[in-house]
Amino acid sequence: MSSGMNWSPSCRYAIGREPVTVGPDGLEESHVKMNTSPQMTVENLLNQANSLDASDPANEQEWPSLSASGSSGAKGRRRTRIDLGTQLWQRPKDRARDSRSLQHGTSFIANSTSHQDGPSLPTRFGKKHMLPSIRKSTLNQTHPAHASGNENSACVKGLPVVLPFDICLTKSRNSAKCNASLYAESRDYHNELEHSKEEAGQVLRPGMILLKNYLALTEQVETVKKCQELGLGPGGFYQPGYQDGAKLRLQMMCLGLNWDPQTRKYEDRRLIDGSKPPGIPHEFSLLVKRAMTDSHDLLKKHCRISDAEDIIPQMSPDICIVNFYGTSGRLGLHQDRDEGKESLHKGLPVVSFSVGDTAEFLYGDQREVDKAEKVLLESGDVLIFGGKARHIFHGVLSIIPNSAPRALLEETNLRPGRLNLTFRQF
Ligand SMILES: O=C(O)CCC(=O)C(=O)O
Ligand SMILES: [Fe+2]
Repeated sequence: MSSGMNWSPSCRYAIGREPVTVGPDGLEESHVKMNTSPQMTVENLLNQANSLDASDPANEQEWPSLSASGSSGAKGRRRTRIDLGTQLWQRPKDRARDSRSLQHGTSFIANSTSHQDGPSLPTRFGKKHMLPSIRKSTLNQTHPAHASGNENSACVKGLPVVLPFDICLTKSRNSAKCNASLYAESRDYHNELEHSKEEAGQVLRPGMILLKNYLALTEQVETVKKCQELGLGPGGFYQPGYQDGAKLRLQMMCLGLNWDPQTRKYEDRRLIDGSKPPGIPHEFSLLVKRAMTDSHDLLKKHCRISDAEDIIPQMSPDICIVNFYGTSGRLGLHQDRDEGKESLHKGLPVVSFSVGDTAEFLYGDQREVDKAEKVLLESGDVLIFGGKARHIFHGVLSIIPNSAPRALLEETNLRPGRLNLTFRQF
């Protein structure tokens, strides 16, 4: 990746190449047979699902989904599925699209941007405060019950209800009490850091900026809480799948407009249940605005670029994809190229917030893992890629377990894993 680029080694936090493979997502599955009477209610189903053995590594961070009948779980596969023996993915036939739509993150045709020489900045890191987190099983699934106005008023009749997925674990009252003081301590510590640390912005390549430890702990906490709240409502988190039944190894929620991995289109409503995605909360938009301003200031200050907006055009987000990765989550190399023509043409940036466990993030000019650069995205990091980097291939190779800030976990009870928000302008 470095060929043709004029980087100072210190301007990147690239770990270099490794012989790693990001295979097709969501193919590792196993089955759990569920008791499925016609009277099965959403609550019963949740109870059954929650009774799966949390200590069983097979269930850890896997997202059971109610599968269409007859799908088989090969031996040794890892994803737990709840087999209702019922057709669930009642996607309208007219939605069926070409096979490329099945391959988000795995088989896009390269539309590479060329390498350009770019500005470089010294790498500076703030201190980290990472401590182990807890592990537990996670569950969510769609339910074939027809949506009634009561269950999800945003849903369209005749489509399945998607049961809520909670990105946070249930808190005990005692732990909440001691969490409060821990949080306060940590907040003071973080504020001190805010004052003492130097600017930790890095230009990874032209149009691609990493703002290390950018979101304050309080902002990370608020981000988790807001995503938890929205994620439990209509249009909330679900495990998206491809036409062939394979699942992405993450939970997704869209804000503003719904993006569907099968059609690769943004639309008003979600295909699987007809729900309307929530809007982008104002506080998120303010954070994006601040990150944009700071990245422009960074470019001006360190790179003597008079018009930073030529490098990273200004944007105002109206759509956002929120992903939650369990510790076995990942996302294949792909380009974000389903936004509006003008937005893509102008190179309006994607602004990405990371919260929770650290991700090994890959990026490069081709959809080839062994040619990609790798950078760690830690809790609070903001990554911006626009301009010449707008069409960069990128993906998540792995999530590093137990790497989230302890204070964040104490305050939010975020599940083991990573929350990522990518803001875009359609
Ligand atoms: O999780 C990340 O850092 C990347 C997410 C992403 O690329 C996407 O949602 O398109
Ligand atoms: Fe992406």
